[in-house]
Amino acid sequence: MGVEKLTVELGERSYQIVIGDGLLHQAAALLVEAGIASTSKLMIVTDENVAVHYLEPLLDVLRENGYQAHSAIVPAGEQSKSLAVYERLMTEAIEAGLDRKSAVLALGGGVVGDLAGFVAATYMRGIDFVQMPTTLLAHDSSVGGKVAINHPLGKNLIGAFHQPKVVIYDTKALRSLPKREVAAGFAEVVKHGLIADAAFVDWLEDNADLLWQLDSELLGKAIEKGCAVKAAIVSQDETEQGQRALLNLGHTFGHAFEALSAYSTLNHGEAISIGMCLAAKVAERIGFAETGVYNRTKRMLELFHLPTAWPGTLSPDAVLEAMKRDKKTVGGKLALVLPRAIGQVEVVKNIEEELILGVMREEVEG
Ligand SMILES: NC(=O)c1ccc[n+]([C@@H]2O[C@H](COP(=O)([O-])OP(=O)(O)OC[C@H]3O[C@@H](n4cnc5c(N)ncnc54)[C@H](O)[C@@H]3O)[C@@H](O)[C@H]2O)c1
Ligand SMILES: O=C(O)C(=O)C[C@@H](O)[C@H](O)[C@H](O)COP(=O)(O)O
Ligand SMILES: [Zn+2]
Repeated sequence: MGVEKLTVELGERSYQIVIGDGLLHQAAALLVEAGIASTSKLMIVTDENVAVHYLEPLLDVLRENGYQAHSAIVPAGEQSKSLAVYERLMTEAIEAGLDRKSAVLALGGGVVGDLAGFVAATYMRGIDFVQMPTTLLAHDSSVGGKVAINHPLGKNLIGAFHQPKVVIYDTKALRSLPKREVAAGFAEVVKHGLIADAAFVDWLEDNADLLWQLDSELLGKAIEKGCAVKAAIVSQDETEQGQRALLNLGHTFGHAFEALSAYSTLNHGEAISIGMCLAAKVAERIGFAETGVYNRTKRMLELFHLPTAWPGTLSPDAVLEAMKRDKKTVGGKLALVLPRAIGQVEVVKNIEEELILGVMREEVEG
């Protein structure tokens, strides 16, 4: 695969998503193109797993091109999206002498991207930010400017909209990704099909085996398509006044699972995989979706080795309470993104809580 470029159209804040194998070595040139000159002091935020593979090669490229960079390494995992880690990064930014012309580079998966992006959004009221995704899931998280940390009571409850200046996606990094994280990434790839493109879902199904083996040509196509679906929606509705909420398919359930398990048992992709199945089940139960949508959704996710069954010990009542803290809830009324058909979803309000509870209780009983 060559280098592919997509644009997120947002007027003067438009930016490119550059996707290619081995792109890390072009990072300095891509920063210059995005308006981040070597006079800007950088803070690279990464996690301990990603640092082992990619931090030194990135530092070498940056140094060779005259950039000065401070590296901040956080523990791997969702628990780093916390106020404590955020505060530590702020302290590092101040001590490293970052100023208003500085930029934060997020080198990692969605955890690093969301966390580093929130640091960039709030440091000195906002400085430049670059996404360098290293997971498959981050084809979603690196695009669109939602940046956030978690609260023990709810996922991404402390955050901002802060768009990156450029997304530099070196797909070579995916070769060191553990298979569990590959699966998690496919949850968001499948989601992009389920919300916007039935033909893409067919294509994913036909090519699942090769995609799972990370065939670079096919994986590149899946990433481009996922990014294109997301970029189109974000360009229309940057701050989620309407249709951006469609990107939340499965997330009201999924985020509740993540928060109730203290961000430690299920990863995000696994949680939303189960959530997308529940959304399909609710949609069929209220007669919103045609029969068969649930079975197809479940089959697609299982093809990519994702969980689809109720997460162990969680109580449906506790899940429902946690779901009400979702950002789409207004005036205490839940809003769920539900499929009408494969490739077509809508936001649905006023679903009886008892019905949602009933579906969840059936799942617990298996
Ligand atoms: N902002 C958004 O629009 C958006 C969209 C989707 C998800 N998210 C957020 O993204 C987060 C999940 O992101 P994620 O799944 O990338 O998780 P992650 O960042 O925790 O990465 C998953 C694991 O893979 C490791 N890793 C990352 N890249 C690697 C590589 N190339 N080689 C080896 N190991 C590597 C990490 O250290 C970590 O252990 C969640 O917090 C979710 O809420 C945000
Ligand atoms: O970008 C969006 O909009 C999304 O909903 C993408 C989701 O995959 C992502 O998990 C996002 O962080 C969820 O946002 P939230 O507003 O529900 O926290
Ligand atoms: Zn998500």
